Amino acid sequence: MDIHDVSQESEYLQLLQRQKKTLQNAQSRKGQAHKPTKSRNEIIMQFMFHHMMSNNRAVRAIRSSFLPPAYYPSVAASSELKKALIKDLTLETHHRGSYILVRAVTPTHRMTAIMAVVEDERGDVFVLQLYNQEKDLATDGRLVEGTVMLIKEPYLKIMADGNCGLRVDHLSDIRFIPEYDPLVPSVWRGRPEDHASAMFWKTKGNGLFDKAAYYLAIDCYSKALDSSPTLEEDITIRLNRALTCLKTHQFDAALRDVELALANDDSLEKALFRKSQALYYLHRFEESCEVHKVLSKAYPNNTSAKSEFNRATARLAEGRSGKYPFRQLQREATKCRPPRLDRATYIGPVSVRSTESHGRGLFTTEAVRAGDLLFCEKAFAHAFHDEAGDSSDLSLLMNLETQTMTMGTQAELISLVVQKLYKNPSLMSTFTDLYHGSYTPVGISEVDGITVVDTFLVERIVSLNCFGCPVSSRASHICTINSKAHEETTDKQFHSCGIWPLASYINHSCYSNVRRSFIGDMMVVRATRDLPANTELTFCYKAPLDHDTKIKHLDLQHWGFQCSCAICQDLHETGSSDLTKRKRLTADLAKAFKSLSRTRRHSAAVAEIEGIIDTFEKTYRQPSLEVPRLGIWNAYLSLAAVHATGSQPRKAIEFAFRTLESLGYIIEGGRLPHTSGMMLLVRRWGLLMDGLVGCWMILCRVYCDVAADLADQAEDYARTTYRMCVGEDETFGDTYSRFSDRVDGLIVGVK
Ligand SMILES: C[S@@+](CC[C@H](N)C(=O)[O-])C[C@H]1O[C@@H](n2cnc3c(N)ncnc32)[C@H](O)[C@@H]1O
Repeated sequence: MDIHDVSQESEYLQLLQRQKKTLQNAQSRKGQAHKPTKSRNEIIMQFMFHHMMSNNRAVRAIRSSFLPPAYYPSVAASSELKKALIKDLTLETHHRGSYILVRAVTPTHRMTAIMAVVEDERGDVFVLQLYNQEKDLATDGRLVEGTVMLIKEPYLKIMADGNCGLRVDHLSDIRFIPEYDPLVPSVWRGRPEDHASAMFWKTKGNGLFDKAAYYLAIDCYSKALDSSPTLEEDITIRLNRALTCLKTHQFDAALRDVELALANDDSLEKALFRKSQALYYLHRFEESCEVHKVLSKAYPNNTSAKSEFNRATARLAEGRSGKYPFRQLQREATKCRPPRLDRATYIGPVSVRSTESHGRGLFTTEAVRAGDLLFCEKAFAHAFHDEAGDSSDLSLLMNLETQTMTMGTQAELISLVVQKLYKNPSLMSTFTDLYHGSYTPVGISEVDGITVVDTFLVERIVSLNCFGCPVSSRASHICTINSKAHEETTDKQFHSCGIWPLASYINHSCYSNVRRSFIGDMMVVRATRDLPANTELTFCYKAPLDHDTKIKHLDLQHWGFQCSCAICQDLHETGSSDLTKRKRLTADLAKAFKSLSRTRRHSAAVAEIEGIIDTFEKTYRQPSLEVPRLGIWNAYLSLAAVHATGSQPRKAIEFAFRTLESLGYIIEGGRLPHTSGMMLLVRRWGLLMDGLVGCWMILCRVYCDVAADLADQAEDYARTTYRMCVGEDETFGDTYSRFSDRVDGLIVGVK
């Protein structure tokens, strides 16, 4: 949704075809023995050369990431697997039932994957490609020359450059083996420290912690715990490991350690503090506050705990009330890079239920008014691309099985989700319960005490549920309004993207009844109409079509359904001669508006536009109340602006009303002549467009001159419409003013 889909763009289609061919060629060699064409030294030299060249390249090309055909992670326990050597591996094969032990013989090189040349005990070498790993893996000491790795059920692949390599997509398929582990073959083993004491390992762990080599420190603390510590030592080591787990975002593991420490002494200050933090980062704010209560009672002078307590209390309050300091959120979204806000999710009057025909959906649990907040959700994961920066963090993600190609940060989003779940299995179901089409999950979540995350399941879920997003919908709204007024579409493509689980339950309709907007990584969902209780919520996955002579269905193939909303049904039933006519009239309107801005014969040009609109109207068979007229609403809006500028209040009001009515609104009161005391009332809300804020502001300004008592009401409607589009209205006054030099009220130069 709103991501940059390039699946139909010819240059990328060519690339996709080439890649398909490479894959077919590779697969035709499936099962063949690998006959090395290069010596060990040549492979290493070639790798080092690429490494050096790509580091030196000043301008980096956009990276591409090709997903191989989906395969399951290994679900076998290591003890069930047989050891193999590189020479035993065959091409394009997942060696089920085997594992190999390898050792890095080069530094790492990070492209889409983290790569290094590895050798086995015989000295045979291959390039190893590790996908979905944290970027830090290459820099924090975990993978350096000499690191030993165990690869479960290895996958030998012919890579894009024709060379062979070991590809690992699932995090649990590879283990980094500390040098002291008995698995490490004696020829690779360093100084034996097998019989060192718990305190030796703890001190070693502390040294690594100080160097920010957190994962290596965790290995040492684990080794310390296995080295018969005293009870007192055990507690200290667990507390140290918990702190290190917090640093690496392994909150579940941190909780486990502090719980064990607290089992011995339930008033340990550090244990309580770390517990409150782990719970905070797992967004379990209520439990975090409960721990803080105990902590503050026992240790009233702990100032860090006090400020953390305040933070957790603020999260709990906003999560319960939906009251956020929105202006501050906007400021944070503008300043923080990446724009990830430290905020809680608020879930208002909505719940997930089964629908009759399209799986689960999100419903209102009580009646709500247009503009009401339904929920405000913190992203489960968010991958950011700064449009103002360079494009080094963009990548082309190609899925040859689903034939989809996207440009942006989806590949990064997949890695972020995989890592988050791998580290925090307690969050697994929140994500894996989301819609995943026909993909059958592997069904096993843990092997050898290690979490199993199926990368290809994550990819499917991301591809069906991720949302493209701007840094803030306010900035994107201003941008839309500043672009040519009569060219607004709702089709937006963003390079940043994220997963918002609750929002993922909302099904599609072009004639939507809610709007999603973004403030950093918070998604705000508000009703765009008055909705009774038990109404299914819908928003657009893709912008509705209004006229096209060839396509009669909005392309939702990716999601496997066709939209059956009133707009799509009407489009389907509209004859092609009317569609052709609409296309021509749209071009005529664009031309006529252009000449209006240049001509002195103003009224003749306006009359011509009105004539075109009249003809356009006749191509619609259904009343606008039932089917919004997407082809003409913005032409009406432009005419309202023209008449407001030309001091023709009656006409300006008339065309503003027609704008709203063409989108399905029913408005009462407000037309001229105005009788004092008559209210302006939206009896029924229609389809929301960003331009409608300006429409209400035009009315507000015109009423100031001819029906002053209606001006405030029109401005209130502008504010509500702004709130729906932008997510909040605290910044309305910074963005729109009835005293603006622009007739639609947008403040000139606002950013
Ligand atoms: C993001 S999920 C929405 C939640 C989903 N219905 C569920 O059960 O989890 C997208 C999937 O919902 C279904 N869907 C969404 N909107 C639909 C619609 N208007 N008509 C039919 N199916 C729809 C499609 O299967 C689509 O691939």
